[in-house]
Amino acid sequence: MNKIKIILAGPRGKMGQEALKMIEETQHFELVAAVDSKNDGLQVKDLSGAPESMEAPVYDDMENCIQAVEADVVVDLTRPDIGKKHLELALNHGIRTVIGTTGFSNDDLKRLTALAEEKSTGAIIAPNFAIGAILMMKFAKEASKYLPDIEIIEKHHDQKLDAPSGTALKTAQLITEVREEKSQGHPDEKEDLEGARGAELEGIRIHSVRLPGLVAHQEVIFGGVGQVLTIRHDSINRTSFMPGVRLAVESVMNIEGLVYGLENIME
Ligand SMILES: NC(=O)C1=CN([C@@H]2O[C@H](COP(=O)(O)OP(=O)(O)OC[C@H]3O[C@@H](n4cnc5c(N)ncnc54)[C@H](O)[C@@H]3O)[C@@H](O)[C@H]2O)C=CC1
Ligand SMILES: O=C(O)C1=N[C@H](C(=O)O)C[C@H](O)C1
Repeated sequence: MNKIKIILAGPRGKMGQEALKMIEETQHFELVAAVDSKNDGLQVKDLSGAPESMEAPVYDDMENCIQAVEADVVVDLTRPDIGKKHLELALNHGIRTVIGTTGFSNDDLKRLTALAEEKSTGAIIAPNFAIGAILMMKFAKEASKYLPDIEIIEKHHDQKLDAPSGTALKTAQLITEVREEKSQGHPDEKEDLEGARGAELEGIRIHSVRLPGLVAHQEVIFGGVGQVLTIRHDSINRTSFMPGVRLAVESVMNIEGLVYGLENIME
């Protein structure tokens, strides 16, 4: 079996370091290069937190990297502005891409879906790779048919750049596929302090907490008459995401066009 040749963007990041270990441990994966914001010309093994055995060049520019190495899949675990740029570049070169980076708007998704189709190239954007989080979203979508008054509380570490989280947005979007738009709370409610009621997506309130000590956590709370249902998921460390990253890399080899959400490739 041929190994899947991977370019990893963001190798020094919290997710990037876990992904390097996962790639090293997966026999049918091969890291052919990494793209970092600096360290052009070094080897991956020279980067802090990287496995000592990883012999692959580091580039500080995705375009240069794609020109220089032969790769099957780009995996991006960077930051919102960079992730979008990398996906666009990879698609323009016809290279399959797995994006874990969050912060994509609906307009970004529409534009990139069209580009993936135009280039007949596979791409997966997965706002959450943890299997438990995918199940949380699936159960929340189902519960919303019966308990349509919903608020989401997502809690993350305080280094996170985007709010609300990609997972919270995806959860709300999945719920809106089966729930009519509705306004929640008292019709005359008013915020005495701006933001007190959180963000709103088609009537669903989303609250973002950022604190040191947290990793990635979400509660979807459903209120009914005389009862409250809470569906909760916690990633207590970033190894929770790695089976999903592995599955996405394997799956993107066999798809055409852009898939948004790991639930679409899990069976
Ligand atoms: N889909 C999922 O399951 C998960 C997604 N994430 C997302 O993944 C992204 C990364 O998260 P973390 O690792 O926690 O962040 P981090 O801040 O620890 O790592 C980001 C890395 O990207 C690098 N970077 C910045 N600009 C770059 C460029 N131009 N080229 C290459 N690398 C560049 C930074 O140097 C840093 O090492 C975030 O968007 C986060 O929301 C995080 C956890 C799980
Ligand atoms: O930044 C993070 O850490 C995470 N980001 C993703 C998101 O925005 O949902 C996935 C997970 O929650 C961790």
